[in-house]
Amino acid sequence: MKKENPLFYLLKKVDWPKRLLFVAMTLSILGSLSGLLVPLFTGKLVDTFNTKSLDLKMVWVFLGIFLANAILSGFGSYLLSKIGEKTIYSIRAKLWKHLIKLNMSFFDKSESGQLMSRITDDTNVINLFISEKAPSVLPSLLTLIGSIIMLFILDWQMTLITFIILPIFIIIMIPLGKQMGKISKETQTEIAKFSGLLGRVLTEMRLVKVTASEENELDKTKITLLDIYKLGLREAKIRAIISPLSGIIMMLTVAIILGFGGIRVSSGAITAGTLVAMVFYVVQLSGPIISFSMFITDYKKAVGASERIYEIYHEDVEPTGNDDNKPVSTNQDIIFKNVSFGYDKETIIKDLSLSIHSGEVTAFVGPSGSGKSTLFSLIERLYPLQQGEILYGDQPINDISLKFWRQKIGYVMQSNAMMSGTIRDNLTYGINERVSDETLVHYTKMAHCYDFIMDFPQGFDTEIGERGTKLSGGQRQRIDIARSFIKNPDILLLDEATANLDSESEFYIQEALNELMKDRTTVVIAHRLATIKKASQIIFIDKGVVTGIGTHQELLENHDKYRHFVKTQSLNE
Ligand SMILES: Nc1ncnc2c1ncn2[C@@H]1O[C@H](COP(=O)(O)OP(=O)(O)OP(=O)(O)O)[C@@H](O)[C@H]1O
Repeated sequence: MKKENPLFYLLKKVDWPKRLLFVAMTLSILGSLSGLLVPLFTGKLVDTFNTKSLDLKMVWVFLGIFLANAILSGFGSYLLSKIGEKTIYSIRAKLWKHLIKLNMSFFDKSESGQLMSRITDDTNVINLFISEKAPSVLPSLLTLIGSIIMLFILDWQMTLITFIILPIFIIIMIPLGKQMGKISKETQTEIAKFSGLLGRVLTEMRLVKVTASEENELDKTKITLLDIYKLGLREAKIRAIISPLSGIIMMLTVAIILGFGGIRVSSGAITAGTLVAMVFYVVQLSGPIISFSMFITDYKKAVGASERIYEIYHEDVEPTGNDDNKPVSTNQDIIFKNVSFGYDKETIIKDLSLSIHSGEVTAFVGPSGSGKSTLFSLIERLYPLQQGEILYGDQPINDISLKFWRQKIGYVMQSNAMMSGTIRDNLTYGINERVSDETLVHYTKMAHCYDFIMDFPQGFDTEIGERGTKLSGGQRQRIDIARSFIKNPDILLLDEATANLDSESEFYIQEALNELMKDRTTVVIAHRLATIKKASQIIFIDKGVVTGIGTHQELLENHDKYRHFVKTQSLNE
């Protein structure tokens, strides 16, 4: 099967402003046609000069055509560029809309820096083609064909001689153009790689610093930067051939036309005005010829850049379910029925069945890597199951609108994910209604973060830096808890922090969490004995399999691994 052209695929996705396109095309065509008259009238003007009887009317017509050409071409090219800009806007917006809805597994395998490069650098290359190069195709083509026709009409013998040189130019340009296309594609890949490296380092700057890895990272980027530099040089070399070559060809053509033209004027075969008009046409031709010879390159560049965006478009988006589909009733148990799942080939969760009871606390415990966080991701529907199903009561969760389902769940993560912005932005992140200051005060007090927030001069409007770097771990955690209070979810997923906080912070966080868990279906990946003891059921997970379910006491009595786990993990009280 023939591979689909990725650039056309993207262009097909755009809603074209048909009327604007029609007007722009018409203006451009008229602009080009009036442009074709300019040399002709210049020639006529020269001839009338010669006869020393300057016809004023001719001068006015000439000026009129000149002006009309400038206005029509100007408007036409502006409108065509406007369409180009609209197109690229639409491509960017649609790409971002698609990207943000892709499956989590796509983001697991992609580097964020590389993705950013796709949205910015690659679309820039397409932008250049669509809003600058492509709009000039039609007027250039008309000028090209029109000028050649006019030249033939004026003096076909001389035109033939003049154009002998043209095929040579084209034969040289084609391989150069191909080479340029290849280099540009490689450059885009290297730039994406470079952005990937930058993204990786900039987001984990602390790790880079504390492991003193600056030099290593510099070495890695140096190689990529050098590659980009070398590719840039190769491109410059080709440009260095193309541009003087075009100049020489141009000069040669004009020289030929003037040489032969002089002879023909003196022999009386053509008038001086005709010669002037012909020189004019040849000069007018050079622009379109050069832009056509580069067009293939620009087109190839744009196709190359579209290829990677095309790949993103063919990644699966998250199945969102029916938007209106809400759970039939609330306060239901969450039931795993023979669930199997793996991120790739390896199965992580194996034929697992369990029930999380409504309104109670269920604790997941088990060795590191046994699949506890994975179960959270499955409840959040971040990954599709390979087998089995998860039910909410008797309704498969996949049947519920994804948006509604996720709104129902509060997830307090160990990493306490924060967005750069203010404390207020973070407290209300993901909450669609307006949250009043009274609500913020109420819940931040419940999460024991009100006091430290008020210690900042800007209070709720304090900027917290990228990913909350200006806050301490304990502070971030309490803001995360306050966010869950405000969200007021039916189901709470809580990944207890393993980090040791000072006992005061610890105490406040525990208090806040106890309050948050009250009367909610809570699933907790427990690292504290106190939490475990409070749970109405503890589920012991080992290598993706449930090996024990019961209360702390029951498991202590009849589950060896659990007993061993409690003893060796030296769980915090
Ligand atoms: N996004 C991912 N892509 C591929 N494999 C993953 C991904 N996340 C986790 N895994 C793998 O799945 C397995 C289970 O990981 P998971 O994070 O669920 O364990 P856990 O019980 O929560 O561990 P811990 O207590 O250490 O946090 C591990 O072997 C891990 O390597």
